Amino acid sequence: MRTATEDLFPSTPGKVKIERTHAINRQFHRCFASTSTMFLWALVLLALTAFYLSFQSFMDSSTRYFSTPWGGLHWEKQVRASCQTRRPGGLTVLVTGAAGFVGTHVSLALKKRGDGLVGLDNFNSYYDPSLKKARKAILARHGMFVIEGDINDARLLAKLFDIVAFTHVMHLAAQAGVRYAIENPASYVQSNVAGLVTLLEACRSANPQPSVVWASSSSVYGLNEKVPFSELDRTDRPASLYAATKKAGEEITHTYNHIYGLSITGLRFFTVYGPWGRPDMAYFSFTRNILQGKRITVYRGKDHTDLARDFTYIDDIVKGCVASLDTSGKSTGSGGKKKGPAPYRIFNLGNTSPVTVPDLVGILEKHLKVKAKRNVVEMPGNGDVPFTHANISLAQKELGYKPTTDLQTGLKKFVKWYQSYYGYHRGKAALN
Ligand SMILES: O=C(O)[C@H]1O[C@H](OP(=O)(O)OP(=O)(O)OC[C@H]2O[C@@H](n3ccc(=O)[nH]c3=O)[C@H](O)[C@@H]2O)[C@H](O)[C@@H](O)[C@H]1O
Repeated sequence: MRTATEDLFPSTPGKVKIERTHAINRQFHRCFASTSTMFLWALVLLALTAFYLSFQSFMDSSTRYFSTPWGGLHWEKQVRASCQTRRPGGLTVLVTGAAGFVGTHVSLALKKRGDGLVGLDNFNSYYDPSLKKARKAILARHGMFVIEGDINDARLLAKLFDIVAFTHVMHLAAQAGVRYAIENPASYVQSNVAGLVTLLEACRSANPQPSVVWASSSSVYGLNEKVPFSELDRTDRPASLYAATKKAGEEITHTYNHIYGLSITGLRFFTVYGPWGRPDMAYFSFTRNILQGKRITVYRGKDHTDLARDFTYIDDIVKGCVASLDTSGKSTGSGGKKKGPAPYRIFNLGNTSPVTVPDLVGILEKHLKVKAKRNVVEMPGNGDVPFTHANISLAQKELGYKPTTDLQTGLKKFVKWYQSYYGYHRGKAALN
């Protein structure tokens, strides 16, 4: 029988040592076993987390890949079919901003005469995208495919130039609107500067290089007071960020012409209006408000002078665009290298007869047979210029450009379209 003391202090110290060692070992093993189990669990957890994360990233990238709205054999077939020319010597044109106002009209004119073209448009929500979708549907009926994509997507542009040998690029995609630049300056830089450079990069690398015709703006004349505005006048005093980005575009395109031999034609459009137009523009929003019995705001100058614009009808602009494509001359570069000088041109495309904003409202009242409720307020300092007036002699000489539609006639056609499109009376929209 062992005494309590023996239990506490055993007589055989060695045995005690052994037993203690065993006990420690057991504890150690238990402890080790539980630590290694924990370690194993931790490893399993780590592995699971790593697997989960990589699975997630795989799913993300594959979703991105598979959800790309362009690409694939069917898509390429559509692009190629849309670019088929239907006349000898027909042009093959990439039209950016094809679902836009000017883009749609120019595309239809080209398609109707047998050129091959494909459109690109990001269908952004600057104004009602359903109007853009409706324009796209009309183009589709005429056999033109409009890709939903952005000019900032270099991969998409490279792909397009890879599968089609474009002879021309009609670049009309842009962030438009003078006053909206106060609200969203970044969108102007994104589209009119970054997007333009991305597009020009694709053009200069293409083989063959296309000729580029693109939309600049009358707004580049800014604070110029010499009338009518000539291409030789100063354009270094823009009054809005919109104007500044268009002016930047003129300089940027010059660089690409100089370094890479790209043929460039910049068109300074003067307040283009007409059927299927832009809802953000005065003639369009005035029409909407007048018909809805809402007040319209008419701006006037600080000294109570009326503002005036050289409003230019869309059909005249289309003729100027098509003539610019036809006379553009070739780009000279290949393999991204310039082989010789290429044309660099800038033209005013205006109407040469400015009309005041109050007179514009008067014409709309007459065609709509509704009196407008006017608020006349001083022009806010948000980028507007008091007047525009185009000298078109250069375009006349080089392009045979000769506008034929006055504001009375053009607005009559616009009002007819507007009432038909928005269901004010029965009838078919003019462009169909
Ligand atoms: O040629 C261009 O380069 C530009 O033309 C167009 O700009 P703008 O000439 O400013 O046209 P637009 O907005 O129709 O205003 C017309 C007049 O109505 C006045 N205006 C305007 C709105 C209003 O509520 N009240 C008003 O009096 C206003 O003060 C102005 O006097 C394009 O939008 C632009 O993208 C660009 O292409």
